[in-house]
Amino acid sequence: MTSSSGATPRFSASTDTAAAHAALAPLITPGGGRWRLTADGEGLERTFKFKTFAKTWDFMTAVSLQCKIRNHHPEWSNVFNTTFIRWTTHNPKGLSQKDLDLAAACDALAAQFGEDVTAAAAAATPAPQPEKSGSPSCKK
Ligand SMILES: C[C@H](O)[C@H](O)[C@H]1CNC2=NC(N)=NC(=O)C2=N1
Repeated sequence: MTSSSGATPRFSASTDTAAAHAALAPLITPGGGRWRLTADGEGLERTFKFKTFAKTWDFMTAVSLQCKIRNHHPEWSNVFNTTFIRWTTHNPKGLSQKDLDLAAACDALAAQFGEDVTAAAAAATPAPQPEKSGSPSCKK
C-alpha cells in the first residue's frame, strides 16, 4: 500500500501486518484520513490546531495520559495553538499497532477538544518538528 505522501509503510517486527494495514487505511486515506506517512514509512505524522493555547494544552494532556497508559510516547512539539505529532516505534523500529492506535486516539481526542480542522488543513507551514532521531531514553 502507498499513501498520499507516496511512502510505503514499514511496520516494526512482530506487527500483525494485516491488522496494521486495516488500521492504517482510514488514517491516511485522502479526503478522510489526516495523517501522512513519513518518507521512510516508519512513522505517521500530522499537525493539530485549536482555538487557544488552553485547548491545545488540554489536548496534549489528554494524549499524554494515553501515552502513560500504553507506555508509548510521541515525537511532538507545540507552538501556541498548534501541536505537531509523529508516531513511530523506536524499538523494534518501524510503525507498530501502538502507533496506529494512538494516532486514532489523537483524532478522537482532538475532536473532543474542538480541533480547528480548517486551520490545520490550511496551514502552509507546519509547526517546528522534533528531530527524527528519537529520544535517547528509549534506545535499548
Ligand atoms: C522501556 C520502555 O518500554 C520503552 O522505552 C518504550 C517506551 N515508549 C516507547 N515509545 C515509542 N514511541 N517507541 C518505543 O520503542 C518505546 N519504547
